Amino acid sequence: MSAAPPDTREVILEARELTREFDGVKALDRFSFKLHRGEVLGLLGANGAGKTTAMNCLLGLTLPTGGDLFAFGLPLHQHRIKILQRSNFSSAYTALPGNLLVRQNLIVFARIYGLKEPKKKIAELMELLEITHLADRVTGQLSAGESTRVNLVKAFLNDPELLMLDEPTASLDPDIADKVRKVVRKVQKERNIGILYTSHNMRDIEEVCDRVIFLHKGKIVCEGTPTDIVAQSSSATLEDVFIKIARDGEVIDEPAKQP
Ligand SMILES: Nc1ncnc2c1ncn2[C@@H]1O[C@H](COP(=O)(O)OP(=O)(O)OP(=O)(O)O)[C@@H](O)[C@H]1O
Repeated sequence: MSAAPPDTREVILEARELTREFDGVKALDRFSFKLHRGEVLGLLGANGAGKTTAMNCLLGLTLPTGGDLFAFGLPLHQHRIKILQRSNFSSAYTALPGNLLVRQNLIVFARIYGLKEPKKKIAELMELLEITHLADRVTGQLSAGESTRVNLVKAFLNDPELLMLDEPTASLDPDIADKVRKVVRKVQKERNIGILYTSHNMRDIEEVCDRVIFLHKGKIVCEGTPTDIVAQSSSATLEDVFIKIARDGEVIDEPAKQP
């Protein structure tokens, strides 16, 4: 099979040999990748593979012990504010202030982002994610699925060029998860956003991601389009590939030994 041609789109996020050690254990071990403008890149791996550590390093919440990070061609740590203005983040596991109403929370973020017409933008995005009816609810009283969608509205508010989505469908029912995947894809294509996307749901990944990286013990063990990865493995589905990597740390079966 011939190798895929190099991707000539602008690189908007890059890790070079990113390493993060915790008490002598490497959660990330010389992890390198590039995310291009207009691309959705899935970051996959079993529990403990290093995905959250990678996201936290990219968000500046964890300092790497080695390697370099760049966004829009700029070193991340020296240009944090400039980069954050062009980026956003949503996680199923981070909560907005619970005592505020949903609309108050979103107005606060809209002001932080300096939006010119915050109410209009918030109304548009709430409609897109079908949560207009939640505007006057207390944020801390929302269900997990409702707050995930409020978080997504927050993440789209500043029209980010770079978006990090950590398990955006984790607590959603299948109907809402399907709608959220479609909205993410629609907004991503319309605005040509680059998205780094984590999920344990392979249906999500196959529908949303153009390319995926599998991490195992902080190292890349496999990368490519979901279709190519399955085709090049001995597994029938991406879920089978995931299980094989989680259990064996590799994708390809050893060829049977000749007698
Ligand atoms: N603050 C910390 N202190 C010590 N070890 C940590 C810390 N954070 C992460 N680790 C370890 O680093 C490794 C990678 O963890 P990480 O949370 O990045 O995995 P993950 O791929 O996000 O897993 P999950 O799918 O369960 O969220 C694990 O072995 C974890 O125990």
